[in-house]
Amino acid sequence: MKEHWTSLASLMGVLAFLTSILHTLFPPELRLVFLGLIRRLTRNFLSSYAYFDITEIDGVSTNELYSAVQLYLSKSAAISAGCGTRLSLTRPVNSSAFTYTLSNNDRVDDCFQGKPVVWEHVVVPRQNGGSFSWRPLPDEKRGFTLRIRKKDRAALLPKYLDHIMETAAEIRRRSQDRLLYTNTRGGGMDPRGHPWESVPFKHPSTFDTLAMDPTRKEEIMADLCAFANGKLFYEKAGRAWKRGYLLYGPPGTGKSSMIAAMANFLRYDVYDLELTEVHTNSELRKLLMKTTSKSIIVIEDIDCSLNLSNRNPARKKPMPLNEPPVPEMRPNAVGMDDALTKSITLSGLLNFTDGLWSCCGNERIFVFTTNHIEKLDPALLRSGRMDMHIFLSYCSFPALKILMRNYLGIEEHEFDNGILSDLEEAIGEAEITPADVSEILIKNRCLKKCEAVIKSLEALKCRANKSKVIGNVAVKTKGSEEGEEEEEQEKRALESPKEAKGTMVGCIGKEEKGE
Ligand SMILES: Nc1ncnc2c1ncn2[C@@H]1O[C@H](COP(=O)(O)OP(=O)(O)OP(=O)(O)O)[C@@H](O)[C@H]1O
Ligand SMILES: [Mg+2]
Repeated sequence: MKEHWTSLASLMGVLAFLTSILHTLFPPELRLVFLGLIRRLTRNFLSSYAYFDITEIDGVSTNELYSAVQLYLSKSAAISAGCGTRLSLTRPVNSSAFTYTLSNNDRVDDCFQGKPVVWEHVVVPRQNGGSFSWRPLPDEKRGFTLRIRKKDRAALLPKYLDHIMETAAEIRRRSQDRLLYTNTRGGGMDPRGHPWESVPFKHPSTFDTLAMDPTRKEEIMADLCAFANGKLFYEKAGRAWKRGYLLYGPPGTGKSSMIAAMANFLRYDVYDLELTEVHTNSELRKLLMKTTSKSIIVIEDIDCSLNLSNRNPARKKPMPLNEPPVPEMRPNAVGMDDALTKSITLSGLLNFTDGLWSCCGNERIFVFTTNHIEKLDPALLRSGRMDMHIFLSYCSFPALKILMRNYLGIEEHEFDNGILSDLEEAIGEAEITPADVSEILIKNRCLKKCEAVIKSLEALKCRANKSKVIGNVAVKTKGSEEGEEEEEQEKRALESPKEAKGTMVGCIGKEEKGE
């Protein structure tokens, strides 16, 4: 031990001697260069660590990796565990969340795939003079230094940096307000070349508040989760990473509310595509090309937006089997429809949801809604086009219980058994949409709970009686037409079994079709 101390003391002595020589022989500028050289030499050859500097400004442009590291470290386990590190608090523009960042010249440990790393936030005053820049530079030079063990270098890089970039992008997305985009100026662009206008998306609908059959709800949520986490699956399967949902049912059954719930669940932006504002397929293409990933592209009332039965006039001509198809006759050929009709067509739209252009942009969900599924072109309904068909219909009993919880704050166990069965009977007979039920409940929300339930039950019974009367009148007036109508219904049921499924809120996914 004594020997150890003696050798350390002699080493210190040598160092002190060298430093005094440095001080006497070299001017201060040269001394700094010399010391820097020594530091570098010891780092490069003697140390078992490798160091990487990530500066805030790379030449004249901002270094994306710097801000990614800053965000990543803000959520790193070490920081959130509050291990005594000093933190700076910031709130980025367009964000309602606060983020923590490592304070100047502080350091934090991290670990990736079991390998330890150390991050240091280095801030030094910027030396003026010398270099010239077109734009004003900050007074301080900021950067992160990453220290990893030399032996871990191959395993960590670039995987660790990719992980940081991905995590930072996710944090940024989660902390920023999501946006609702609309294309109100048709194919026109704003001064920055964007065809979309945006407002913050603040719709309060969630899957928790959505009134529908709980099992169906679970199915849809599971499907959305599988989609959002399915990057590898889609890559392996060679499919574009997108999914289509067709929501159909009478007005006021919650189609728009479900879209909002989906967006809130996945934290995606929403693009509300107003097809009537789009004049040509190329305009549509430009709009869709300018959508970002992690978004839901919505076309509401698709049966009213497009002449869907008239997909492509050229298709109506019977085509001789032995002749090769001429370009105009291929409904999905990109740009062909423009040449033909100079207007927007279903083919143009399907090129994006399904065709070659569907892979331009990742992780996108298409949602189409309609009140009249029977008016849609079979091309839109054929399997594989819209991955899931979701039927939203009159308010069912489970949906009523959800609405009562939302509006009156009454949980299921608080109901009297007798009242529960009365409510079940009344809602079954009333054939009333969730929107109408909501109206009844809103009116009674200020009453005492039991009073509110009784008043709502009365209103539902009243609606049930009205429905019965209307039903009887309809039966009488239809009279002789009944046979024909029944035949028609049977036909429709055969063509579109989903529609015939009845009054419960339901969905028909691929699984149900046995695919
Ligand atoms: N399933 C539901 N769950 C909860 N609230 C609902 C539901 N359906 C309707 N509502 C209520 O009714 C209102 C109208 O619903 P929504 O706009 O979602 O219906 P829609 O099916 O999109 O109608 P439309 O076909 O006319 O566009 C909503 O603001 C919501 O308050
Ligand atoms: Mg709607």
